[in-house]
Amino acid sequence: MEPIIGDPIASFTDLLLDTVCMVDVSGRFVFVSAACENLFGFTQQEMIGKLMIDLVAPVDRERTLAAARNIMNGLSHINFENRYVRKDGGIVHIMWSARWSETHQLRVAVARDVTALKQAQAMQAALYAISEAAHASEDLVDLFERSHAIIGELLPAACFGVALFDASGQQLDFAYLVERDVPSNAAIMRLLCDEVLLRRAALLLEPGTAEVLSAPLRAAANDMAGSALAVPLATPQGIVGVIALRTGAAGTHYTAADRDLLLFVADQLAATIERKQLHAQMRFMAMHDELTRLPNRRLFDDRLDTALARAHRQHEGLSLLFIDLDRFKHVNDQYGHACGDILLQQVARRIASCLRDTDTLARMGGDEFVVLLENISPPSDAALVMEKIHQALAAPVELGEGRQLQISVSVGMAHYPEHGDSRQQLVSHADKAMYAAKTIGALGEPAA
Ligand SMILES: Nc1nc2c(ncn2[C@@H]2O[C@H](COP(=O)(O)OP(=O)(O)OP(=O)(O)O)[C@@H](O)[C@H]2O)c(=O)[nH]1
Repeated sequence: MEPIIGDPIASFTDLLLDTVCMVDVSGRFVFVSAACENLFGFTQQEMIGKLMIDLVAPVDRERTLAAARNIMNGLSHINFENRYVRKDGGIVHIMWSARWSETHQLRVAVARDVTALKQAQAMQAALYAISEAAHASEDLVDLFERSHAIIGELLPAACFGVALFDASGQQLDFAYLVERDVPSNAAIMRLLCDEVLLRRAALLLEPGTAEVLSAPLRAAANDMAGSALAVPLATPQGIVGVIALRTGAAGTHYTAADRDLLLFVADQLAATIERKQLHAQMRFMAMHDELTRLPNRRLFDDRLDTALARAHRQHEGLSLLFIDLDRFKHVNDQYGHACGDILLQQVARRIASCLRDTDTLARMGGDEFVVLLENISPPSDAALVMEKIHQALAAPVELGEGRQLQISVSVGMAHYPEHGDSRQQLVSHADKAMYAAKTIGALGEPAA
């Protein structure tokens, strides 16, 4: 066989920024120029004799083999793109120009690293896709599902989790966690998120990493197949959560470039999360009472209208209980408004403890509460609930600093269909019944 490439030419090819590769009919590298080390991470000596296809990223193998067959059939191929797995496990995007040398029975190809270009394109596409997802998604879980699909196109994401602060704002909880083809290991993901929160910076984790880690995270990292990557979801107002990813398979690893890409996507996502959370909070505030966090009059009206329509359709009964604290003004006057607030919160909690999940307790304003009991046989069952509420409120209420207060409430009931079939009729009936009960109570008889 003729020499593949003469010595002077070989030394020139070593000056090229692109990599020259030659592959024989069996698919093995027989020559690579010096630039291969930058591109693949392997030295020339390490690459010679390796099967080309073994270095190609698994997802691109089939079309790479098809392109190789075309070249061997005499079709020269320019601008073919595929991905290789580097020696360090990172992915490199390569653009090829190749043809078949009949004389040497070799595929001769020039490879150019287009990873940076691909990354810029991917960032652009991801930015667009995430902003589309932000508009299209109904809620945060939907947004995270779409984000998983978008990020999964850019990086290995067999395991993908988004942890957000819980209601107390003190700790992270997974709002979304999907583990595909990896042994379930939510513990690593959780440790990873906590570590990122502590550092307030991204973390790239591999078995045997040199990072200084907590003992449980180090142990988890050493048992882990593949690598993991987690970045904070940061907004100008602070961190709202953490995104964590795992490759799943041994041999595939994230790189610093992957980390930068995820940080970029995380910025877009964090801004969207913040906007959605603010929106949800505003929606909640529009429908709930700030002090007790119970539904307000607006939400109650809506629930009652829906319940009435359902009761009418299904020939069921429903009841309303109007509850008003007795002499509440006196509590404010004597103990102060802050104590009055505590009392209202405690009353709300105690009434709620007497109800089923399907019932609605709302604060209508001031010291007035209302309960909607659905699917009930009025009036006897409603009277039982009313009795339960009286009992729940019978024990003195703790107002702090050792102050205890004995309270009472006046309750008025209205039943559908007996007292009307519209919201207005039922509310008016219950309100009047409550005032009647209060008058009796004020005259010294038991209220209600
Ligand atoms: N602490 C506190 N007080 C409130 C709040 N909303 C309304 N109030 C007060 O609740 C009191 C309601 O007074 P009234 O409607 O006369 O009720 P009451 O003193 O219980 O009188 P009766 O119902 O006749 O027994 C007023 O003093 C309001 O200022 C609140 O959110 N917190």
